Amino acid sequence: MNALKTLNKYFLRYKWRLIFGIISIIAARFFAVTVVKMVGNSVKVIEVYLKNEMTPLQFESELKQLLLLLLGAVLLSGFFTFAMRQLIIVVSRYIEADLKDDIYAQYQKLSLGFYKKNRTGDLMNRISEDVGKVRMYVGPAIMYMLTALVLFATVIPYMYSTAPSLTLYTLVPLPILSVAIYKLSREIHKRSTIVQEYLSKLTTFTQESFSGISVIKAYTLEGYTHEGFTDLSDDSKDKNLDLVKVQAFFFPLMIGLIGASNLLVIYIGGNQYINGKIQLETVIEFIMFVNMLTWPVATVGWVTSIIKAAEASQIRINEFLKIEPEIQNTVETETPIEGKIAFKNVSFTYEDTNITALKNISFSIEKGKTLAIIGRTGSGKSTILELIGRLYDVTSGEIQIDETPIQKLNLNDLRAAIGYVPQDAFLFSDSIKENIKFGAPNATDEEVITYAKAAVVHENIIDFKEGYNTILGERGITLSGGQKQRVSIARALISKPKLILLDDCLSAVDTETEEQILESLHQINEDTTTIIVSHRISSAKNADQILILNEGEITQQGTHNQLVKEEGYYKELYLKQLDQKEM
Ligand SMILES: Nc1ncnc2c1ncn2[C@@H]1O[C@H](COP(=O)(O)OP(=O)(O)OP(=O)(O)O)[C@@H](O)[C@H]1O
Repeated sequence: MNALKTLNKYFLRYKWRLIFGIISIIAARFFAVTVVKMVGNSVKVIEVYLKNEMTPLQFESELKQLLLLLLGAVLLSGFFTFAMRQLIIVVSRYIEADLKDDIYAQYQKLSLGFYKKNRTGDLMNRISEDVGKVRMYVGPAIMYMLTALVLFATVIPYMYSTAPSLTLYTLVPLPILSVAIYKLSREIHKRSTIVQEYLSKLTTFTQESFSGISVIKAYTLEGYTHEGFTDLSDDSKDKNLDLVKVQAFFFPLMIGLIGASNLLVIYIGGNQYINGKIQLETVIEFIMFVNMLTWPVATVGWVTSIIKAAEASQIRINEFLKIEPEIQNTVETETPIEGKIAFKNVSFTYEDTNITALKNISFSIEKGKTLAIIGRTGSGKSTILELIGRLYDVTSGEIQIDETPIQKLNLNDLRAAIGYVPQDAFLFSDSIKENIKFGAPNATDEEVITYAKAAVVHENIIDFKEGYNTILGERGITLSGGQKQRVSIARALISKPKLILLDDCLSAVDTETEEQILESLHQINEDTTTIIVSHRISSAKNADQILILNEGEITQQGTHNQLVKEEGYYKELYLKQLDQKEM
């Protein structure tokens, strides 16, 4: 139960609704018990009348009065039951939304390393399934638990005071019901978790098939993937059948045990009535009470299993909320950024794979200058860019911007000063305009056009029927690879960054367009420091400085003119790409 204590702050937030909810529970049960008493009193009046101890007129007026009271009690019990659900279940929905909000905020704070270590499915579960289970505790479990408590506290003493021995006999099957329902609910919960797992496997499988449909078709893998789907779906069906088998016991068990209690009341209560120990109305009231108590008794078992499941989920949520982001902003004051970058003996090892991507790297680049980084795949080029934006922190050495270590810069200022275009351009399912404005939400339409022109994608955009309002599908599937890259560049430029980091993002555009983009980059802001990661000499040749990386180390550096004269990777690449151009 300890883990669930963290929910107290949410309960406090909605304390008034909860207090009125609890009052409604008490009132609803009070009137429900009154209904039973009114029925008992009516039976008593009929008995008296049948014994000729009352005139027909008296009988009629007494009965009318009782029926009116009965009707009033039924209506009030109904009203308060409605109010109880409206208050407590509604609060549980509010708390569910608050929890989701807090979890999402934590997701946003966590560093990239966290996302590499955890599977997306698990991350989604935190916010959907785990929160869902906690809500079951916050809403239904608490509501049913309180209902049961109020009923037990009012009904059982009353029953005991009217017929003690009959009370004991009739209540005997109820704890058995409670334990049986608890065991059954636990089994249902276990099996539904498995069903849920299969459901997510099926969803992931189908999602991947849809995303990779072009590969599936190109390799004629339709039959193969269909078989995979059928196997998964058969397993899922079997797990569902396992679940249905135990679920099917739920109601028969309840009806069986209610039946047993009723039989006991009728048999023992009947005998006691015949022997003159109790009144007829007591037997009638007991039958009604037993039926009234059955569901709350069953819920004790059900609620216990809900609380256990909620606790397990809340433990996971608490552990997650406690995680401190690896990358922290330690500077609250503003730290404007000019754009000089220096790496001093920087080494970096990825924690999850233990791959040392950078080994003792040192270089520096003045404000407004362009640095190109060239190297074989996996040589650590993208890692350099990620370290500048503090997506990761260096393992050893130091990165300085304007002569200040980047850890001593305000993280938000640092990231706001960077226009980062990743290798794999990600576009949201929104219009092209909104995707560009993502870099500067307050930008005007004119600015959007200006930067789209700078990224040499304007002409393509206006060719679409809806122009800038064209909606992009999931991952921007309506755009070609090169168009996506250029929209992504426009998005980086519109934020007017001090540092532009281009991670091999011109690979899908032809060399002529590439040249235009590089030219406009230069024109747009002469003060902007630019780092271009590329596999192409054409992207690098005009840079003020070029680094050649190999297995995390700088093997050569200089300008294009210097490097083409030196034996090494750059010259090889240059000659190869020159040959290709001439062919
Ligand atoms: N998030 C990560 N977690 C673990 N290892 C990683 C991660 N990203 C990159 N690596 C590893 O670090 C090394 C350098 O990767 P990096 O992406 O910096 O190379 P790159 O030069 O940009 O390659 P490419 O030209 O193919 O993009 C590679 O061996 C890669 O497998």
